[in-house]
Amino acid sequence: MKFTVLYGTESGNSELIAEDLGEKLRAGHDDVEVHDLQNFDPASLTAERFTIVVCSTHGEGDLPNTAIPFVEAFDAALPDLTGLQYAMFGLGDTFYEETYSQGSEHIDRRFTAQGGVRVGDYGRHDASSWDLGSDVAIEWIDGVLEAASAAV
Ligand SMILES: Cc1cc2nc3c(=O)[nH]c(=O)nc-3n(C[C@H](O)[C@H](O)[C@H](O)COP(=O)(O)O)c2cc1C
Repeated sequence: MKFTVLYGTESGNSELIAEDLGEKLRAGHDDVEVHDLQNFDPASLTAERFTIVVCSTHGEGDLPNTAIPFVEAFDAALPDLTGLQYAMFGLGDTFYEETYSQGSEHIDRRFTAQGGVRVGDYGRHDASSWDLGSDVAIEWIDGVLEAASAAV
């Protein structure tokens, strides 16, 4: 399986988690790419690569800075994501209550609307918890990979 890990961030937490996920995946897979969403063309999304999105929440349930150009380009291009399998890991803080972890969901809704299929549980990290984001994500990805191989 080939993997693309994409991250949207404002203060670097999602980048750290994405890099740690990339390192874990590289231990068992040859072809693993990690990209900042602001440098990634939505037209490059392909069903040939399992896609993992790690994205935080800013403003009031909004996208973080580096995800904004990606989403604008996505909305302009509306790529056909039929056959794309993807997983989502959202960062947020339960302090913000009703907007908790909503940033990643802007991307999740778009991927689903364009035909992508989310695999495994929707991962979340709460900045108000004592858990390290990478620890939560590394545990979460195991379940995603099991679900992905069962789906093949
Ligand atoms: C100004 C500001 C606004 C935020 N707004 C929200 C929010 O609306 N909902 C939420 O769940 N988290 C919110 N957060 C928390 C961040 O999503 C959380 O700290 C996350 O770990 C940041 O990840 P990043 O460094 O990848 O951007 C906010 C953080 C800041 C600094």
